[in-house]
Amino acid sequence: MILKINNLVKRYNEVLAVDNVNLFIKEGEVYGLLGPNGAGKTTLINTILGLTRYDDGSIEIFGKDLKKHEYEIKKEIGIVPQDLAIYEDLTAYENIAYFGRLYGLRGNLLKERIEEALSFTGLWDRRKDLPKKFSGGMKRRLNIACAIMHHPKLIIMDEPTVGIDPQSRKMILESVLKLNQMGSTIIYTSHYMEEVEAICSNITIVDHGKIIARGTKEELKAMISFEERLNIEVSSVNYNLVEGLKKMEDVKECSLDGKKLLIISKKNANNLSKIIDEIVKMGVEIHGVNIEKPTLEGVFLTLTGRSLRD
Ligand SMILES: Nc1ncnc2c1ncn2[C@@H]1O[C@H](COP(=O)(O)OP(=O)(O)OP(=O)(O)O)[C@@H](O)[C@H]1O
Repeated sequence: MILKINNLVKRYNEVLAVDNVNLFIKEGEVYGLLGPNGAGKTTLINTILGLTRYDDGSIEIFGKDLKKHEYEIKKEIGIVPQDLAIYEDLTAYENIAYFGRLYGLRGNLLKERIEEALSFTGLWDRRKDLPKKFSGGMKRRLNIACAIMHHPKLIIMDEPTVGIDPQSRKMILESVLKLNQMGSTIIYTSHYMEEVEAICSNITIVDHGKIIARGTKEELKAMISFEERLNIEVSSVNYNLVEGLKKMEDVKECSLDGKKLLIISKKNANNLSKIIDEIVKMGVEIHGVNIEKPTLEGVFLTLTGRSLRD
């Protein structure tokens, strides 16, 4: 285990920001912490980094107690904070160099690692520029370059794609997977379920400081009972078609929206081909079929009754 958190509690006066959290993360994972704004993700991360004191529980990182071995542990962690941690009056190169020196790198190794981090984040051509000339996405990438240049064993990224352009977002997500392939374990927090779904092997969903679900994305989705929903666009519709479909085995509901049929079947009905046969039999052409799949957003909605982005 690279991280073991037992019964962690953190209060801010009357706000219970971390409520008895247990979290175990294995080496080699891209681990997702998913939850809406205010769920407690940043507080949890700040306690892992020793930046916020906690009230109860224990944290072990790399098999060592955080309180007893804070300095050694922190040397092996790279943090990409939610609020940018870069200096506006230093160039991109100098920013990375500054962090490298903090991690004890000097001479040729320092130079090598700065160049590597600049290339890795696609900032080599902008190395002599000040971050104030950068877009939000480039600043985020520089933030990442500063966090990874010492080859940390564990990289923690706190909402690294908030408010940036799609191209930088894509680059950041790809770089997370590359860093993982190069040997780092990653903890990735986000309130964007699509991102967590795309890159994380295991996911914990947090809400109001509590863990409400955890597992692989498949396990999480299997938790929600999800009916099969089909949207079928047809050439024409008539009363007999809708009534005929309603009478089919396993079909719970059939309704019409213009020339679109919405058909809800029981879980695991697997009756797509039968439905299509029935429509064709009625002499109606099919122009499109869309099958709605369960999502992590749906899992959150089912568990809490709220949307992730409320
Ligand atoms: N320094 C603080 N003092 C008082 N309350 C705080 C402090 N920091 C966070 N909180 C509260 O603790 C709870 C958890 O906040 P936290 O920032 O950890 O959530 P989050 O999931 O990271 O959300 P976001 O993505 O918006 O940062 C919230 O209710 C927040 O208002």
